[in-house]
Amino acid sequence: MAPTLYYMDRSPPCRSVRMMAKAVGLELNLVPTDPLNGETRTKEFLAINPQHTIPTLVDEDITLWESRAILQYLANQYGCKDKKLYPKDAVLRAQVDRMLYFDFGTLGAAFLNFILPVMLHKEKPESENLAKIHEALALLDQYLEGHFFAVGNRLTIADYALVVSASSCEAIGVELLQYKNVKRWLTRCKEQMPGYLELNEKPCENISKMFKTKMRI
Ligand SMILES: N[C@@H](CCC(=O)N[C@@H](CS)C(=O)NCC(=O)O)C(=O)O
Repeated sequence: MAPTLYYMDRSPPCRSVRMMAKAVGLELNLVPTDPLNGETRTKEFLAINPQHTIPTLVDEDITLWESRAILQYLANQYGCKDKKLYPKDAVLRAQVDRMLYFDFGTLGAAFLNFILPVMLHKEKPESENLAKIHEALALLDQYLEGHFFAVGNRLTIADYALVVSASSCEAIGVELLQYKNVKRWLTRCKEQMPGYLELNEKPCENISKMFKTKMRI
């Protein structure tokens, strides 16, 4: 039976999981779940995930949340055709893990800290939160120097995590031109990630519209 994914199109971590599922050829039973309508706080959803977050994946023996853990699981469980997505070699795997943690704690976190007050509480964005996004993008730009992808010259799950954060930053108007390596890497991800247009680019267009509406731009 296809695993169930509770998700929302616009959510960056949901987008990385859906693209990864596509990359490993995994069909998902998709259940749209909108946190803005309280759908992650219902009694039924809390029984599945007490942390009330999407993406949440329910597969045969496991209920899993935290998108990067889901990416690791999908690569380990279903990525048999492309073992390089999450390399088994200890050194390469450590580098992939480092980039996943960089996304979790730095780039992805900077994006969420910037956007959530605007989306949820209609607050004006804080300039120091924007500065954190730029700090993170400058680091990513440095890390990508001399590489095609986040780790070496092949797509890994680290790219799936990072790409939704970087493209979301761009969607809300963060200028990426100064980050030449990031720009080039985004183009490569777009070309090589199956379903990028439908699963990442279109939702980013919606984020962009929503952000402009909230900001009255
Ligand atoms: N670190 C988590 C973040 C998940 C997350 O915060 N998801 C948001 C949507 S983007 C959510 O579900 N918010 C609803 C809530 O916290 O109630 C991940 O990567 O999966």
